[in-house]
Amino acid sequence: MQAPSVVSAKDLCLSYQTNDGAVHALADVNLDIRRGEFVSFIGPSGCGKTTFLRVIADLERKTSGDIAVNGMTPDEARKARAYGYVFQAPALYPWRTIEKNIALPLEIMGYPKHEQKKRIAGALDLVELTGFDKKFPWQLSGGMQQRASIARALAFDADLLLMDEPFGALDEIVRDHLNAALLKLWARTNKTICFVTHSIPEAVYLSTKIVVMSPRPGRVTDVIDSTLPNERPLDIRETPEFLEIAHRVREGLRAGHSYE
Ligand SMILES: Nc1ncnc2c1ncn2[C@@H]1O[C@H](COP(=O)(O)OP(=O)(O)OP(=O)(O)O)[C@@H](O)[C@H]1O
Repeated sequence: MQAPSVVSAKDLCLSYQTNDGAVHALADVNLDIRRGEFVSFIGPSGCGKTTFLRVIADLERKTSGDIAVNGMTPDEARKARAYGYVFQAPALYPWRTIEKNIALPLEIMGYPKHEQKKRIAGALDLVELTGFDKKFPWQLSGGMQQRASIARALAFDADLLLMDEPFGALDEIVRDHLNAALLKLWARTNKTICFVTHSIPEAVYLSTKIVVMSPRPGRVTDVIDSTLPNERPLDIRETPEFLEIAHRVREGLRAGHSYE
């Protein structure tokens, strides 16, 4: 039996109205994301990856077509607190400590104090920021701030995690570590993850499904179901199977560019 649908887009279009006319950010996107999938979105700058995540999160409204999140409208899903969102840049409140930043959504949801503390400690451990809970964001490096904002989305523990290039600004060693940690978390929790990246190896390493997009207008040019096992040590990236999928993603990206 197929897992239930978490995100379902049918002929989804979104145009931004600007002074220079309409920008067609998404054109006829058809996509079905099921519970427990790890879906990466990859494509050149401006192909609509962020816009697609923002439509799921009800931060942008579709122009036409349909989009359902957990079988609801994005507005209903947002009110039901369907997702955690990690933005490209860490969006932390400068007047709150790291601990208090992570606590904010938990406070809003009414978690008791001891449960908040447990979740904050677990999330900080996962992103290797244990001991930094009493620091303010400006006392941390950019990479550490981004890890703190990931911890905030993890502590919230929504079934759907929307991550917009969360590791883009981090060095490769930290990125490797967080990739492996994220996979472990995903396997343990059966979360559904939508993950935007510019990195082909990162997309292939993490995903059960890779969505290749192309710009002007933003559309889906290929959807690749991964043949890799769910258990993935980092050195799986040197296997022929991994390289074959990476090759297909690269070809998809090239094809998307060729009409320009
Ligand atoms: N608020 C807005 N108003 C007008 N145009 C916008 C707005 N937001 C995005 N766009 C345009 O829509 C298109 C898609 O943008 P989007 O940010 O979704 O792309 P992206 O694939 O996430 O890019 P990147 O990889 O650089 O983050 C781009 O042409 C962008 O300039």
